[in-house]
Amino acid sequence: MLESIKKFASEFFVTGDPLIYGAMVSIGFTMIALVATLTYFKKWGWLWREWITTVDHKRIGIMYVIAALLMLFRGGVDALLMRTQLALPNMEFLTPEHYNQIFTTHGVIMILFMAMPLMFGLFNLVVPLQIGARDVAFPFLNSLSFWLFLMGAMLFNLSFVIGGSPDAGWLAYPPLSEKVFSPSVGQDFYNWGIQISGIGSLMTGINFIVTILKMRAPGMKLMKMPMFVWSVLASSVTIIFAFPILTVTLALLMLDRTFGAHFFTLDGGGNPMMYINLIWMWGHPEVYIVILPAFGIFSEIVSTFSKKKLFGYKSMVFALMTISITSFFTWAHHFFTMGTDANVIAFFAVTTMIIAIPTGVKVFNWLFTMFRGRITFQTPMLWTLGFIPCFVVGGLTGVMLSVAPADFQFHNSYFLIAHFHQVLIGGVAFGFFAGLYYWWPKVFGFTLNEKLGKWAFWTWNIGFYVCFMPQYFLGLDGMTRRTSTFGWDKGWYELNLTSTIGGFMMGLGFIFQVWQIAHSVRFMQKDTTGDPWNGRTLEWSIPSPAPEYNFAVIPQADEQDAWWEEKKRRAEGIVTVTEQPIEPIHMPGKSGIPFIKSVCWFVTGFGFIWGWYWMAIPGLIGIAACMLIHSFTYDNEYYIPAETVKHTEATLRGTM
Ligand code: HEA
Ligand code: HEM
Ligand SMILES: [Cu+2]
Repeated sequence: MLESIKKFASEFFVTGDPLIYGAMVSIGFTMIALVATLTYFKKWGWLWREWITTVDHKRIGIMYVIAALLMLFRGGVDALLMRTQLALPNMEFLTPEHYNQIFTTHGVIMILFMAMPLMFGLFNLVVPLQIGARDVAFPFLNSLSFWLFLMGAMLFNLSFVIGGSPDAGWLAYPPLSEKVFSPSVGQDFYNWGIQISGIGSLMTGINFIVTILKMRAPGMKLMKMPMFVWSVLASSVTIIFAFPILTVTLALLMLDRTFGAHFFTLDGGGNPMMYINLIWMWGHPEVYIVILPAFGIFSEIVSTFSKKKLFGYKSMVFALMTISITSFFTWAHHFFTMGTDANVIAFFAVTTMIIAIPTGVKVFNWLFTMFRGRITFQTPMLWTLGFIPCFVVGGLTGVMLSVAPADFQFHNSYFLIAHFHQVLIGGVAFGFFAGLYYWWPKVFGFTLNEKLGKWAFWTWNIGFYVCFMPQYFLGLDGMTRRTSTFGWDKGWYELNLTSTIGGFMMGLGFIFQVWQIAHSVRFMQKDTTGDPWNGRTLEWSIPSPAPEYNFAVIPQADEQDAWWEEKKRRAEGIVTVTEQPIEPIHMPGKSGIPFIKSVCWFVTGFGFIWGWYWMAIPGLIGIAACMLIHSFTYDNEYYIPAETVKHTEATLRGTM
């Protein structure tokens, strides 16, 4: 124990890196400022009651979005540090060791702690409202998922200030990630941070599958669901099959590192290729997990802003589900070059190419939806229009990568880097931004400034092409990924400098977005209609922001685009819905257990990372105690009286 405390002290206090000292000091000051503000304004009770113990899907959604945007900032700073290092040949801005840490944390943070929570935030904010439900199927579990995600993300980020960041790449291939080659605790922070948040993700997948299958408003058959709900279902199904693989893989790596097992070492009967297969059996579906909901968002937006029904509804559903299933049969395209049998390579090349077909179907459906539509170009639609060409090029270069013989040239080059940023930024990031812009008024009750939004869109969009298009040519010219610097003799300097300029333009785009939010909060334009975009689905039928109970009376949803059809009928003076009496509403109660249990997981993880069993074991006991206490909690629920509901409705609808 003394040894591990000495190790801790030496790694904590003697890092020698001014950047890390700087970060420590600024984190310290931020924490002090936060505690002081909460104490001064007497907000601790409010924080606990309204946010930490909440099980309301809307609040959980907001917390996910805030966490994701903070992580986007950190991942973005990482990206710009790397691009600065690569701006000119022979730069000494970052050491090679530091560069390794940064691409590792950037990759992990962007995919697992930015894209995933932004996606879960949108699931939470939108799905119950779109299907006419009052919450998700398991609100307690939902809160637990969020806190596990947050504690996992905090644990991962903590490595930056204590013990050093992981540096074995975002997927931590052994043998590099084994104890012998990565002796520092950074890799253990990686294992535990991702493990804890991954369990949260799995539970979110389960929660949304049950919510969608069981909690839809009467009349809403599966084939009448909004397309975003279908995409959430497709993504959640992918999650429940993919995430257990991640859990097992990381657990095995943890056993290797912590207890000297030999699952992935060549000595002692293990095999690193086993890890490569397992991690991609999760890793490949993972990229589709994050893109599928983006497809759903684009479908909603295209149809709303073209004022037309979505073209090819059935083929869209079919395409989403096909992609979800097929994504489990393509994983080996990530290691065509690692000595796989020719027949295996041929199989995986073909399965990969097949995915282009359902994806193409979707692209054409969006185009046909816009065809002859009365399109308006507000910000959500702009991001959607920016996405289409970007994603098509990124997808097509993916098909080039799937041509196995050619991949021997492209693999691990900047061509690959350009491919995946094009689909991840042009597809996932643009998609979630579009969703955030689209549903913002519903969530917060005010609209975002359009002008600043347009500035943000154009700087991001142009910045994207300036940053990533040159990388295809750098890749073809032999520049490999994970290179921390290069010489003048290579002739890569113009393209790299251009790319760095583009990276900073995207940074500017992010600043515009923050400015846009700040500006819109200051000069608040309240959304009094509840339906600012002339929407088509049920979430637009209720006031903005949605009341605690969502729907005073559960709606009837017999058609696709139920709210649109209802508006049409109302305009024609047809009354089909008989006024239902308002009844007391049954709601799930708050609980502090998800938070406390997640803190126990954090403590357990931290204990294992440093080999402190005196800390890990009480953590585990805490987790068990939380489970026990919760299983004896029988009546954590309450009713909102009908009078209160009537009063809230009247206030929100401005009839009082
Ligand atoms: C959201 C994320 C996302 C998405 C959607 C995709 C989509 C695709 N990806 Fe990509 N990919 C990544 C994220 C993503 N990828 C990441 C992160 C890596 C690298 C990880 C790492 O190594 O660190 C990677 C790596 C990667 C490789 C490994 C290369 C290597 O390591 O050497 C391959 C190889 O086949 C590949 C292929 C594809 C294909 C075929 C698609 C297809 O789904 C694309 C389908 C879309 C289209 C084709 C466009 C629209 C279609 C039409 C307009 C119809 C007409 C077209 C045809 C019929 C061809 N990807
Ligand atoms: C803001 C714009 C961004 C810029 C400028 C940027 C830049 C970079 C750079 C320079 C690298 C390292 C390349 C290398 O040396 O191999 C990298 C890697 C990576 N990026 Fe980004 N990035 C951006 C956004 C994103 C986003 C939004 C995501 C995901 C949603 C993402 C996911 C990744 C991944 C997975 C890696 C690979 C990490 C690894 O090799 O282990 N990036 N990025
Ligand atoms: Cu893949």
